[in-house]
Amino acid sequence: MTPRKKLEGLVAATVTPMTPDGRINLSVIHQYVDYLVSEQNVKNIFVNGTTGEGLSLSIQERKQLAEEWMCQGKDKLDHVIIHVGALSLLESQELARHAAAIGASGIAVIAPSFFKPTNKDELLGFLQKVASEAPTVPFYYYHIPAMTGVKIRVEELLDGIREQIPTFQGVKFSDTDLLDLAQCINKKEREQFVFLYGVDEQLLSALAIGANGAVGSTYNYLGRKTNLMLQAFAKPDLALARKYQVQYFCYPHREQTFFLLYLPWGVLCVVLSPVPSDIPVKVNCFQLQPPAFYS
Ligand SMILES: CC(=O)N[C@H](C=O)[C@@H](O)[C@H](O)[C@H](O)CO
Ligand SMILES: CC(=O)C(=O)O
Repeated sequence: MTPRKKLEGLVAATVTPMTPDGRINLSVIHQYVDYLVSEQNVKNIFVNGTTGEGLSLSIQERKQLAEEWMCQGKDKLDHVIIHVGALSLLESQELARHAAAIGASGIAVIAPSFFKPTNKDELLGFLQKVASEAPTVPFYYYHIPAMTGVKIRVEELLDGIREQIPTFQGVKFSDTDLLDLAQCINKKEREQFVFLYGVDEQLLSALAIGANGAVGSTYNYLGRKTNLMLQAFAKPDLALARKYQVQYFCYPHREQTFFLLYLPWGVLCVVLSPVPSDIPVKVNCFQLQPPAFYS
């Protein structure tokens, strides 16, 4: 792994492979890594986040998964970002220390979502207490207000953030408020920070205002095609880039996400197969085949 390479481009938010009896299935992670690298041309991953259902896993499970992804990603992946957010500050800190100990290339934290921070300073206080437990690991704030209910604008949060969190590296921005994102990117510190967009269906719009890349569930199976969109955008061939973005309008991602979140034993397959009756078998076999729709 080459952790100091700047994080940009696509990051796959990995699903958590499970066995049919509801245990984490570490044994298939090596296949999963190889699949991402060779089939999707994606060399960065975001582990234990929304797609990976990190908040529904135990601390022990999250640590085991982080270790396995790190181990299998060694020499194959560029960046392994571990999401360490939790409702309990102590648990989040423990996960941050663990991620540092296993050599993660970054950690990310969502806002606590039951007893919510009500203003910027409360949120920053929580993030700072987690980040300081991993003082050499790049830190990302994971903004996903639709899930957390914490709507504090990121632009406001960024003011003076480096003073409080010296490891602050950037934001995983999973919201449709592109004005907030644009204002973040236009801050004077923008060169130092990385903005990774997290609403896959409108990544092209985020690229247009300066996002550095993207973290998302769909890059597990649309990585290769979305890389073509990034290339078309860079050229620039906007007509072609739009063609690639449109593929995202043709499939009910939001329904998929619903399944992803609420069927803990079927996560992987719901992403990869639109046929719910196939779920248990496919999870078992860990068939990383995109649905025909995308091929
Ligand atoms: C709520 C959710 O899971 N958001 C993901 C990232 O944050 C996205 O990658 C979506 O899964 C994707 O945009 C499909 O709707
Ligand atoms: C999409 C993303 O980053 C997540 O699943 O956490």
